[in-house]
Amino acid sequence: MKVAVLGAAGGIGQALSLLLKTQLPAGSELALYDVAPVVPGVAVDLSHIPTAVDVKGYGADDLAPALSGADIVIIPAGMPRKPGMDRADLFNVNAGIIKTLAEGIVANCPKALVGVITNPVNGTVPIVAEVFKKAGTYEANRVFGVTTLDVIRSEAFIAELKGVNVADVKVPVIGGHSGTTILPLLSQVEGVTFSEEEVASLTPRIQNAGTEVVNAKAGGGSATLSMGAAAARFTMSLIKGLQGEDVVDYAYVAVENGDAEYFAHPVRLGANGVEEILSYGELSAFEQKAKEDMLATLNKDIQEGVDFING
Ligand SMILES: NC(=O)c1ccc[n+]([C@@H]2O[C@H](COP(=O)([O-])OP(=O)(O)OC[C@H]3O[C@@H](n4cnc5c(N)ncnc54)[C@H](O)[C@@H]3O)[C@@H](O)[C@H]2O)c1
Ligand SMILES: O=C(O)C[C@H](O)C(=O)O
Repeated sequence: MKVAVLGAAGGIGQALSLLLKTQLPAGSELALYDVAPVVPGVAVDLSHIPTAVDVKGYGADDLAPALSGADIVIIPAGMPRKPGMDRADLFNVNAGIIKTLAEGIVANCPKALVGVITNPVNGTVPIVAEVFKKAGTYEANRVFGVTTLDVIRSEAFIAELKGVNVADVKVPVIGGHSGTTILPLLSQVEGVTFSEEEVASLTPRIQNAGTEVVNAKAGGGSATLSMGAAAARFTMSLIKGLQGEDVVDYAYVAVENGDAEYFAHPVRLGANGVEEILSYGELSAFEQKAKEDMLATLNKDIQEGVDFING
């Protein structure tokens, strides 16, 4: 198994790479690519951890060897937010980075499963898909926007609020990954109930959790450690799927005849990525309205990504 992390020297990239070094199956190869000159050092540092995962660092000019033969590519490359910015404000800088990296995937590992972390996820995932379509290598089941951070935050906040064991909390989160497009389905959380007031305050807390971190870091970036943990969890789900295990996780994926062209759903993972897009089930009246209200924003974000390649 070869996993490539693009943007591996960054805040998320380093946290994710550390977790993958300790969690990937024995015999795996971990390829760390970044344009920052520190990346070979990150690889040397990680290589001193005694696990049977071979780590190699690749600098700016070595995208091709970093990607060659990769089964999974995870992309946290690009600029994070500062206080006062929306994720959409990152589009102009990050869209070009994602396009270049997607072209590298086309050329070097067109069958890889690709997980996009770079914001704005609502628009960067369509960019990857459109680059693949243009090259004739697109398979919708292989491209994912990583929304796991919304899921793990929901688990943490609910466990804290309700005083229950966080290991028992499972929370479906659908939609996209920004503001009101993040929709936790609190009505479906088993073992706990929420008052109307709790739903009305917990839903925006989850939706604005990224901003909570951005403001707390006061100009020093956005979530990196929790995102590293989220990305490692999602990568391990992809790996289990590739290894033939039956695994269901949440991700922002292309959906035919869905709410939008891309929408976070529960998905059954397997040897080819998405094996089945599962229904998110019945929504409460609150969730149904929140879903309808988010669609204009989500569709605009998606179109911006599509137009960046085709416009
Ligand atoms: N999906 C999510 O839930 C989620 C959560 C947190 C952050 N993010 C996003 O992830 C991205 C990275 O965040 P971060 O905190 O790690 O930022 P960071 O600045 O710490 O790291 C980004 C890294 O990307 C590298 N990079 C830039 N251009 C590159 C290129 N062309 N090829 C390879 N590497 C390149 C930089 O050198 C840097 O090392 C941001 O866009 C952020 O908004 C997404
Ligand atoms: O909020 C951000 O800009 C980063 C990330 O998308 C998050 O949810 O923490």
